[in-house]
Amino acid sequence: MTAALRGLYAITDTPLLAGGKLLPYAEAALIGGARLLQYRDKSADDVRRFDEAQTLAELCRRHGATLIINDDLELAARLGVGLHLGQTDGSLATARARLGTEAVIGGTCHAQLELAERAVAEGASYIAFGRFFNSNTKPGAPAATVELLDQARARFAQPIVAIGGVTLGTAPGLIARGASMVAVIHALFAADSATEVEDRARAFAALFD
Ligand SMILES: Cc1ncc(COP(=O)(O)OP(=O)(O)O)c(N)n1
Ligand SMILES: Cc1nc(C(=O)O)sc1CCOP(=O)(O)O
Ligand SMILES: [Mg+2]
Repeated sequence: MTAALRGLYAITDTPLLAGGKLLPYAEAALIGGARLLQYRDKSADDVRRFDEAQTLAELCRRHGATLIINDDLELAARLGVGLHLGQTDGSLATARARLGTEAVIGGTCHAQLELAERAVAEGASYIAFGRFFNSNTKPGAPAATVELLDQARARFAQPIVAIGGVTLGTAPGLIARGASMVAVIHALFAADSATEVEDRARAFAALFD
């Protein structure tokens, strides 16, 4: 069955979730209603990465959500889950051929509709634009404007992900302009407890009702 690509897209951040927070906070986001969960770990520790991703895959399965691996086609293929690739992370077409027609595969398009054209042609399931606002996690990411969403929505049938500085305050404007999903790190996971993450996830998810 194809995953429903609408709602809260939670993205983990290893430094932010250090000290044993990764699994409880990720599960709290899923309980709160996150539909997609991206495992974003920039380390080279392949053993830990596999173990964590495998556990997250099981959590996603239990909560009816979809796990997406950031950057790493091999890990996604080993686990049989989805994948997100940026402009320098490898070919979407190769990933689609390797992971099959059902896999959820997303591509970073920054603020360029041409990149989205290419991503769609190569088989992307969703196209991600950003960053829309100041981002705590990735302050140097290229900036995008909300007007881009109007153009993207008019041009593409594929679900649109908005990322970068998304908060409970900024998300409604993005959703109103056509974002099918909002991808969030800091405003979801920079929290003092798993309960707080769950409450925030529930509030993000409710924006899509
Ligand atoms: C949903 C989503 N959108 C964009 C990105 C950014 O990908 P990329 O440009 O490859 O940057 P890194 O995340 O790898 O630092 C993303 N991860 N997820
Ligand atoms: C990983 C990432 N990619 C971006 C892009 O614009 O492509 S912005 C970003 C960070 C998103 O984290 P936060 O919700 O803390 O701003
Ligand atoms: Mg990347």
